[in-house]
Amino acid sequence: MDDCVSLDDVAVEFAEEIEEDADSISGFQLGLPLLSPCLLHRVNDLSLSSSSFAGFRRSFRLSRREKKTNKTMYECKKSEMYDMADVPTYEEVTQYRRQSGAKHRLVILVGPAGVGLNELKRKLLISDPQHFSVTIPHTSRAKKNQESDGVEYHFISKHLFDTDIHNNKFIEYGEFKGNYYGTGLDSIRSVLSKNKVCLLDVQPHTIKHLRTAEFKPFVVFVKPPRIERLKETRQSAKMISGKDDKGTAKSFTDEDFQEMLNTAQTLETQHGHLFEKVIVNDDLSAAFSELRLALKKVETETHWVPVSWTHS
Ligand SMILES: Nc1ncnc2c1ncn2[C@@H]1O[C@H](COP(=O)(O)OP(=O)(O)OP(=O)(O)O)[C@@H](O)[C@H]1O
Repeated sequence: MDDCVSLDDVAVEFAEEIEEDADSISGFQLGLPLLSPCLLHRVNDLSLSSSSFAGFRRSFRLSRREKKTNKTMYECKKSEMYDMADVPTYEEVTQYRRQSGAKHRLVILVGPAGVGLNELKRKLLISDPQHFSVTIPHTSRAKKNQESDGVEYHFISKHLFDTDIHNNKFIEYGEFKGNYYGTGLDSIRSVLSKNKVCLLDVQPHTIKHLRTAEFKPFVVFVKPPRIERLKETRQSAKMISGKDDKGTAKSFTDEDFQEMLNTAQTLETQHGHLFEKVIVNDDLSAAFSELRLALKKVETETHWVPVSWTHS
């Protein structure tokens, strides 16, 4: 149930942004551990129906507002799948090189809250907006005056949202104050079909559903440095999820750093077999350069992927 607790935490944060944020947008990432050059690769072999999972989207937080309030009414959807243990097995891998003009691999970024996923994503988008992009989430809430359909969100009716959930069209979704928010598989497809690299951040449980020949996810785990370096580097950093009494974004506390480190350890233990690249976000520029280089290599060099991804 630890995972569910974690989901709730992020869900509350997400919900806070959703409700108040007129300019929230999506983002994401992908990945699978740069497969080691052995023929058999350890993977999570649980093939769960996507209909059995639900969540909410971290990706919604790409642009975030300055203000936040504490709301606890958000209910993250839970399902039995979160309680099922991962069963790492082996899978056959083969060498793969993306052909010129072929769709890019989906890039999935995962990491503990506050580690810097959005910062890295933002830097990628700014560095090359023609090359990198993020998904546009769906919502069943009413469109606000200043919003446009297909820009901030895809606005759809609750009935259609329900139908789409039923038809497994969302990789993650959640409900807040009677409105749904979610990221559709088609939103990923839309980015990839424009020959752009789609950056997605999802809960680690979702990765297994995206490990298909179609998406060929490249999963990057962003890890915090040791606590001394967190304290040094995050002196002026602000927690997106926290606000003080005056509504100002909170600075990180030692407890926040410790929680980040604990979560990182848990994520690595439970999902490390799915991470293709691990980046320690110590110095931000260095982490960004490392990420950029890794993505460049995935686009241009031969590497290992599950053989099943090359059959279709
Ligand atoms: N390497 C770094 N050095 C200094 N500050 C950093 C670094 N990486 C991120 N930050 C800062 O830490 C704060 C949290 O980063 P960010 O919002 O990107 O984290 P996140 O992983 O998206 O977290 P959350 O899940 O809470 O949204 C921001 O103020 C960001 O500018």
